[in-house]
Amino acid sequence: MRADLPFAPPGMRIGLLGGSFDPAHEGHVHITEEAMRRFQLDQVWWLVSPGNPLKVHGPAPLEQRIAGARNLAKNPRILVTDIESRIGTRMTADTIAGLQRIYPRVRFVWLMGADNLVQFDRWDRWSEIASRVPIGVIARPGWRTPARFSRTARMLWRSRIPETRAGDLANSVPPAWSMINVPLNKQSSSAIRARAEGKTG
Ligand SMILES: Nc1ncnc2c1ncn2[C@@H]1O[C@H](COP(=O)(O)OP(=O)(O)OP(=O)(O)O)[C@@H](O)[C@H]1O
Ligand SMILES: O=C(O)c1ccc[n+]([C@@H]2O[C@H](COP(=O)([O-])O)[C@@H](O)[C@H]2O)c1
Repeated sequence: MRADLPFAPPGMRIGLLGGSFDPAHEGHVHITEEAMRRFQLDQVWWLVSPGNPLKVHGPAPLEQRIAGARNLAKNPRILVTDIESRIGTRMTADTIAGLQRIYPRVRFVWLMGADNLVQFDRWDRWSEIASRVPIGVIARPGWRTPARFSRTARMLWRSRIPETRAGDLANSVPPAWSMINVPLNKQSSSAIRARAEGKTG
């Protein structure tokens, strides 16, 4: 086990929230805490990504985004990590495969907001991702209905775990996914960036 990677004991249920976190905000904390409770996770790792493969414009420097995320994530069960840049992966399918190799006995769950479920079928090897890990989707303002009727939801409808059984997700054999309704939080990094640009521009 590499000394520069986080420790995780066998059997632990760990949610992975990948994102640019450019910057991190209260919405991230909120969905993380809801996901931990509803999906019965022991920890959530914020995977601060080197850059979303689908986005044209690069984010702020990784160190700056990590520092901002650590400043906000005070819950000891949230771990902020640049593990993708450490293990040299950019595509989520590679990240998950890499983590499963390094931590063969950890139960990982991929977490994402409902907006990401809508574009999930455009991700690289998305069906491999769905066959590797259970997926927990968290409601986001304006995205609940599009997510429910998304192509991904249709393709994976047989594997859906009802919200009432969301606590079983981490122990389910993939493909398995569940979408939870939570008190909605309107924060978004793009809105924060737009406000900051408005002030300086
Ligand atoms: N307010 C929120 N409600 C629900 N999910 C959220 C919210 N904010 C972020 N997420 C989810 O957290 C993950 C990481 O988000 P990301 O770092 O891209 O922030 P963002 O606010 O979505 O950024 P941007 O506005 O630039 O798209 C994504 O899966 C995203 O869907
Ligand atoms: O692997 C892909 O093809 C892929 C395409 C789009 C987004 N992702 C991942 O989705 C997460 C959210 O991305 P973002 O930029 O919306 O914060 C982050 O971990 C990205 O690496 C992954």
